[in-house]
Amino acid sequence: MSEKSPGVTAGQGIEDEVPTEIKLMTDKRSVELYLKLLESGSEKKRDIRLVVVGKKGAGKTSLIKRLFGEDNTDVTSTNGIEIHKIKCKAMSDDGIWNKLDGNYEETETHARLLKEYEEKLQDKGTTEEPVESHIAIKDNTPATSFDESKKSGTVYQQPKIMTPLVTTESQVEPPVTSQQPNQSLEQAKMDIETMLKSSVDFQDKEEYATFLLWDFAGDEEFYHTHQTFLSQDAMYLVVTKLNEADDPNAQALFRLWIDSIHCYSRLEEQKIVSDDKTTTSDDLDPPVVIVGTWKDAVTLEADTVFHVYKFLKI
Ligand SMILES: Nc1nc2c(ncn2[C@@H]2O[C@H](COP(=O)(O)OP(=O)(O)OP(=O)(O)O)[C@@H](O)[C@H]2O)c(=O)[nH]1
Ligand SMILES: [Mg+2]
Repeated sequence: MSEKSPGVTAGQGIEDEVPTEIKLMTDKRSVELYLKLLESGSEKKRDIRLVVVGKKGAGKTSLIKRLFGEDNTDVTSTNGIEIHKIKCKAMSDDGIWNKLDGNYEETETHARLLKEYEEKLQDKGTTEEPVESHIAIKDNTPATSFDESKKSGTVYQQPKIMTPLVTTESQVEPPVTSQQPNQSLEQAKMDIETMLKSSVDFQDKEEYATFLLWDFAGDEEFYHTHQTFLSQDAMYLVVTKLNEADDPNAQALFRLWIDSIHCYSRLEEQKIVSDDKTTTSDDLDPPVVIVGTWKDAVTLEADTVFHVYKFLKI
């Protein structure tokens, strides 16, 4: 994006730190707010997202279950998007990401909340004065919009399609009013004490990462909303039924997904980079892996199937 967003007074260097998603927001204050928030600190997030798309019944959920080593004999059609979140240890010698067991969520949340007081805590081993403005305790919003106590969850479902995606604890908890300052302070103290008793690890562990797998519903009525969730910061599996390789409707849907991924998720800046010959138009950005399912039901010659997809992909 070459145009400078209105309302930004910071120099070019600072503006470079603003993600394109924020720059593209139409309201005038987003960039300004983002830069202000940056001043209050930042944290590294290591997420990798794999998005699985394809027509209804293509076998997306069955494939995911198979990849997870789960039983896939009784799979029901997906409603909305189902997200699986898996904490991994990514930096092993063999390059394999290993799933972490145990309750890492709580200690991770505590570390994030107490990060601001890290120096004090390390100097004194304890905090002397709980900070009154510890409202952040109320806002331990999970990175994703489902209940993180579960390993996976449905983000949005058909009947709730207009429901805001992100729910925060502050939305479900009764608001803290000015009539109860002592109560909220007491609660904050208790929360901090609980956190301090737990083992808080401030080390920024490069080797840990979160693997997010998004299982999209194949129902065509979801397609217009699915587009909203496509981003260039993901990898994609496009699942397609090999036994329908010669079906024009299946071909159209397959092509729609390939086009959507590259059209909606490619942001302005990437296009400029492409024009600059830094990348070529042949680069797959974001990366897409095509997975053929229903091989057991294929009646066409293998060569024919191969040529159909080779043609469709281009
Ligand atoms: N014969 C055969 N059946 C399959 C294969 N893959 C999936 N199925 C079956 O196809 C049906 C649909 O599979 P799902 O995994 O639910 O498909 P999906 O793409 O997730 O479907 P939606 O969530 O509705 O978009 C299930 O009954 C699966 O058992 C395959 O490779 N061969
Ligand atoms: Mg499914």
